[in-house]
Amino acid sequence: MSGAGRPFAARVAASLTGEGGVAEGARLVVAASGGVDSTVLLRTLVGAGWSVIAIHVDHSLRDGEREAQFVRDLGESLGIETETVRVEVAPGNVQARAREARYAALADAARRHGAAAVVTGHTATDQAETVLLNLVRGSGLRGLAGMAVRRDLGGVALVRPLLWATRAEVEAEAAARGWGWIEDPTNATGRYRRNRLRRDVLPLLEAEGGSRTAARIAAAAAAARAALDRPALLDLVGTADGRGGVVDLDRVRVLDRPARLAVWADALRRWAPGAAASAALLDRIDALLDAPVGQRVGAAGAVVWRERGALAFTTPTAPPPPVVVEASGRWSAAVGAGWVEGRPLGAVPPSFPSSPNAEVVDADRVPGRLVVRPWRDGDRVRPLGRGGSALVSDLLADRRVRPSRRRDVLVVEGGGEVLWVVGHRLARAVAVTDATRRAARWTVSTGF
Ligand SMILES: Nc1ncnc2c1ncn2[C@@H]1O[C@H](COP(=O)(O)OP(=O)(O)OP(=O)(O)O)[C@@H](O)[C@H]1O
Repeated sequence: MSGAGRPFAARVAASLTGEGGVAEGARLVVAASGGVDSTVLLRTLVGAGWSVIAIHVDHSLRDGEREAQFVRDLGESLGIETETVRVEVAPGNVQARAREARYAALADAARRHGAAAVVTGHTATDQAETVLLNLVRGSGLRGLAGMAVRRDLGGVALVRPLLWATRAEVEAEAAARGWGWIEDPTNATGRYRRNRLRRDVLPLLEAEGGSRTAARIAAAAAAARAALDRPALLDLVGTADGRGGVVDLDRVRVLDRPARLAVWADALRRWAPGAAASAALLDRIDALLDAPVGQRVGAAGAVVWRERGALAFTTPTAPPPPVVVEASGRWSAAVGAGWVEGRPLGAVPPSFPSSPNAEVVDADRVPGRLVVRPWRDGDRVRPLGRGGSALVSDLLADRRVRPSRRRDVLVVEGGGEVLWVVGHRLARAVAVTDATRRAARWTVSTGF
């Protein structure tokens, strides 16, 4: 790690003014818990001549007076200003709520005191703990990236100038200088998952040199994430097709959730530009990853289908209206992008040309009025070649019609039943049999 061997204080300063982006000598709010990390940080900064104010946040959760008093005494002995800010922690996930309240109070203190940044005592050991916690939670690249040296805290910079040091190194610095601190009693309890990892797993990791490795992995993951954040990401995982575009699930699955949401937002922008990429819609699209094939998410301006190995993005178009035709003799119907035609053939032809888009039917069994319309949920057909009836939706799934194409499929209905799933299956009711005297030929020509 760069800078190894340099004095502790010099490395803190290098982190602050380097990655931390803080101007030398700037005024800083030091988040002082009373624990070893922030105590060593505070003392180091004061020793190096930085202008600091120590803020202790009292969460009113347990008896925090000992820590608050420790920080006050420390500030007094160092001749710096200190402040204890009491915050109320909203009910719910206590640790998360306490963290939110703490950071809000620290940002507020930085604004009030005109400080350039809030600095905390997070160490490489905390980083390992965070990465480990995220690993256990199952997060993606963002989670593996852990904590950054600098991040925004509601318009104020949060800088962590001790991320390069393990807790053991911080304790060694404290011991070398004879500095005391207060142990956080909750750290030793197994009450929270974070504390359990801290107590039971981290010492082993530390002993194996794993904290540093975790910190390196975090840095690599952060760099990978920054690279992946480019808008070109969609080009790596998706392809346009005639009616929109498809995103390859194998490729998109290696991304973490925030990167995937960015892909969905880009896909909507590109392939369903009428849709508003709300957080709720992006969430629903993301949930399609684990949904069965055929599931779809619809919103104003967009339809997203779960296909085999892909998500298809299209723009919904109003379904074409049904067209009623008189079936006697020759008939034709234009429906949406499709064109369906019936033509009398007279005698039954000795052989039928084999084409998925053409059927020969018994003209005498065709009802007088036919309706041509897109198929609907619940439509059933009594198909030629097998008994009983089948749901049109099942038939299309069996025939591996892509979900995004399914809504284009038309049916010819007559006499109260589906006579032809156009392009796919004819019903027994109109099929040619040995008794057929006159035949008609039905054909369809559509864009699909
Ligand atoms: N009560 C507090 N008052 C002021 N600063 C605090 C307080 N608690 C923690 N901090 C700051 O946050 C740093 C990290 O503390 P700690 O690791 O205990 O918090 P955490 O909750 O585990 O971390 P995170 O902020 O990542 O959730 C400390 O070094 C200190 O700078």
